[in-house]
Amino acid sequence: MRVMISGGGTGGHIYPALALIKRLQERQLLDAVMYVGTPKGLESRIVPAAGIPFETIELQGFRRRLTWDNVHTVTLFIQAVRRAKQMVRDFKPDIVIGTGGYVSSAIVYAAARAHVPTMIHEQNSIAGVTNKFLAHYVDKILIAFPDAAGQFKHQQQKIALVGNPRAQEVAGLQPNDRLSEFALSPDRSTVLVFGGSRGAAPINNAVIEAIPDFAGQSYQVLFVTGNAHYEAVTAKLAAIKVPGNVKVVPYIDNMPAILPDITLLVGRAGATSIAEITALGIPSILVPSPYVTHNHQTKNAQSMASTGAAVLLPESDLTGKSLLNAITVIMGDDDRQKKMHTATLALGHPQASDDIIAIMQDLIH
Ligand SMILES: CC(=O)N[C@H]1[C@@H](OP(=O)(O)OP(=O)(O)OC[C@H]2O[C@@H](n3ccc(=O)[nH]c3=O)[C@H](O)[C@@H]2O)O[C@H](CO)[C@@H](O)[C@@H]1O
Repeated sequence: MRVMISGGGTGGHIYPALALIKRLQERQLLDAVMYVGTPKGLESRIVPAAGIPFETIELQGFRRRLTWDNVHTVTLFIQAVRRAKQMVRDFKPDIVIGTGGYVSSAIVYAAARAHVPTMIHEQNSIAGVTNKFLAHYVDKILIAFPDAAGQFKHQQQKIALVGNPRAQEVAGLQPNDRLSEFALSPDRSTVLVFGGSRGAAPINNAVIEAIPDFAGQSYQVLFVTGNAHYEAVTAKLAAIKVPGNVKVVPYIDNMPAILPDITLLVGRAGATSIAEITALGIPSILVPSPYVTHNHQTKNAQSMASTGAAVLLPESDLTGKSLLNAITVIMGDDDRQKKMHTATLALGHPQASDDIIAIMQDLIH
């Protein structure tokens, strides 16, 4: 099939799209693909690096408040839809899929208006603005959390609960020795810390504070700062002796390669990260971002914490000390790790991509 796909702004919208493409390729169902993003979004770096054909459209997001900038946004949107219509006419997709972020709005809207089958994937339990808008026009709304259904009140007949394609990409991956690429030991238990795809200063600051106390611990720490924060973090670390069991990096390009080797993950509670954690059963300490729409990460983290799958550490309680304490408690308790592993796995959707592909085939035929 010929697939046009669009999602961007943050990794949480991009990686599910790439994971779905990968599964279509594995199953030899993909004749051609075009990924549509903005020239400046994270997708403009990640998608071409993954070897996927990438085209751009200029767009910007709506502000939730009424501002003059929204007038400019509307003008850009109208121009973008015009370009998107031409892209659809030229590429002749069998189906167009949006995975969230304002970038997906123009192409999915244009395709729906041209009567090309369309669907959107909503990774969160609280839907983004773009998906709420597109829900009126698409044929199918794919969701990853059951409570997301309530966000699309007038489109219940379009909804299918499928999980997140990134879950299928990582499900069943076995531990390997890839940690040695980061000068870490494959034989030691490992804590991975990252604040979503863009990094998070509050998490970084807590880790910096805790770093001297990681010395002498039986575990090792892989600390991912986020590209934009790397310089600031290394500047602060210049004054601290970083112990040998701590490795600091800006970003990890191939996260699925190392996730099976992780004993404990410390991070935000973005939906795609959660899909990965639950597909592999990785115990986690989640510090949900309080700065996202309707506090949806707290909701994500609460649903994990309520079954014992994860520990929720609110950002308001986050310090070097509280972080170290939470890590030490779990890393020192094998039994707790096993219980968290089982509870986490129970929340996974390891067939997400195949379920989506079945819906795509249905829509096309
Ligand atoms: C601040 C913000 O708006 N966050 C949203 C964004 O999060 P964000 O983009 O941070 O998304 P997630 O936490 O859901 O996913 C992050 C993705 O980036 C990958 N990764 C991360 C770090 C790294 O070094 N390498 C790497 O590959 C992770 O493995 C994962 O696949 O989209 C999510 C999914 O819609 C939402 O739930 C989040 O609330």
